[in-house]
Amino acid sequence: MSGLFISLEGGEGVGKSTQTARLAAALEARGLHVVVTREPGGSEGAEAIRGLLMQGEVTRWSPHAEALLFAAARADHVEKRIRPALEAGQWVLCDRYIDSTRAYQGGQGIDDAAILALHAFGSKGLLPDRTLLLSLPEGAGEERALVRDRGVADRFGARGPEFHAQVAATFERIADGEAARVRRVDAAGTPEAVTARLMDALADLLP
Ligand SMILES: Nc1ncnc2c1ncn2[C@@H]1O[C@H](COP(=O)(O)OP(=O)(O)OP(=O)(O)O)[C@@H](O)[C@H]1O
Ligand SMILES: Cc1cn([C@H]2C[C@H](O)[C@@H](COP(=O)(O)O)O2)c(=O)[nH]c1=O
Repeated sequence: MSGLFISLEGGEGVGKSTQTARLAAALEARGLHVVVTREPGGSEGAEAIRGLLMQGEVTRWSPHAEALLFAAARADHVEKRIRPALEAGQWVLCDRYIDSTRAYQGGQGIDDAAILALHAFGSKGLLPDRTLLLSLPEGAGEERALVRDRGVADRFGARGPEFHAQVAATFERIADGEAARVRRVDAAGTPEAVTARLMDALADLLP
């Protein structure tokens, strides 16, 4: 593969979607070919699974069923969209990826080793070349998301503050344990300032 695979991670509302689009524009301005995608979703099959995962009651799926659905969606996304783009030499910017499963499904009691085993089976263990972990002070991202969604949360946003604090703590643990891949980026301040920090966190990978 000759392209580079970058994931953006973090809790609810920290600005991943905003920054995925802004980062793509900044990289394209440097002459790179960029594919922007997201999880769950990003391919026809994975978008269909997204509908199942995002809608309905919080208890619609057990944590185990949820982990399997995310792994299945990712397998389709990797095979149909991510690998072909990387093989064509494109940069892939993905709004959430495997670390979200480790943080969100891990936060519901699914063992990290089991999540990674599912990923090894479904997606041949493909990991990003760089993961940009966006973070804000506790509660600030959820507040932004609430305003954006006019108070109507999806199955994940609807969970309580303890759940989201645990998600944030798991992201931090992943960043501590995988410092070569994961870079922490402060998501506070203007969108322009955050994009500049993200570009700094990619500086060593840029042609
Ligand atoms: N730097 C910023 N300053 C203020 N508001 C911002 C900033 N970046 C994004 N926002 C706003 O915050 C809200 C959440 O941003 P965005 O949708 O990009 O977050 P996200 O991390 O993708 O959320 P989710 O996890 O729910 O998908 C949006 O209304 C967006 O316009
Ligand atoms: C990839 C992935 C996502 N989630 C959760 C995290 C979010 O609450 C939603 C996706 O919503 P977004 O607005 O598109 O960010 O899904 C998860 O629990 N596990 C995962 O692997």
